[in-house]
Amino acid sequence: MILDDLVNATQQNMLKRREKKSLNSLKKEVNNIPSSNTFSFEKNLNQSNISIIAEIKQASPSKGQIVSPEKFNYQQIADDYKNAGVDAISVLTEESYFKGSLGILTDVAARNDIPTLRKDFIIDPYMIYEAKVAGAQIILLIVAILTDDKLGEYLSLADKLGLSVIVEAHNDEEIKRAVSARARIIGVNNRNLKNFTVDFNNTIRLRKLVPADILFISESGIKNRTDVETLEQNGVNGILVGETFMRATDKIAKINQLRGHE
Ligand SMILES: O=P(O)(O)OC[C@@H](O)[C@@H](O)c1c[nH]c2ccccc12
Repeated sequence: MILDDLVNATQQNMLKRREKKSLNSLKKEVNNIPSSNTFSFEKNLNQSNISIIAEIKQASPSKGQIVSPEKFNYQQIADDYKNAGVDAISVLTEESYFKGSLGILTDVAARNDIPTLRKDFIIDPYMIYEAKVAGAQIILLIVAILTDDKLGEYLSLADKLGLSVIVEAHNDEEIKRAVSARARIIGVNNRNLKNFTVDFNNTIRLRKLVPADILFISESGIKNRTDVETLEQNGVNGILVGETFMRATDKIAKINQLRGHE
């Protein structure tokens, strides 16, 4: 199964980085970061307009190369997202399947005051400290790849570091686990990671299982204004959009179109 391959690759890549920089030296770097702007993303998500998280992603296991490496000018893409006024920028940092890197996240976070999300398969506290050092304000924790103990432990660590967490769930059982772990933000991936099909109905059904005071994000496969209207009508606070924006030549126009401001 693809998720196992992703977790294995993530583990190997992390071990290589940890040989170059120990957990202790990462922790020292974290201590030197001035605290500012923490949790501003959560406050925005709570407002009446649907929030947009725009993703920077050049490749994925389901789509292969989405934009050619020559066209992957991530600083320009980040500027477009900023000019369109998105609420957060998600940056893929997984190296083997998504061709991302922590370097991209670091550059984007340094250039922007918009909150950035480290989009990766977090399986170790080391990766949470890395996210903080890179300048992220948000991390993703995927319920399917974590035990309850680890989910709880990583949520507390993120809180301690001033990082918001989107807890990703796919089915009823994972929603229950996310709620018991006291997630403040739950994200449902519309894409089934086993067969890559996209299904908004699953998201809409799962929304009803999440208490109203937990913020809810719908992730993946969002293409047009009709999709966004469907999600808005079903109590979604924010959407996470990657491929549609990455393929759009005029990203600002595309973002406004999804908002219904044409
Ligand atoms: O490009 P899309 O279909 O708009 O999807 C974006 C985002 O939801 C997707 O990249 C994603 C959702 N959850 C993930 C977990 C890991 C890696 C990637 C993802």
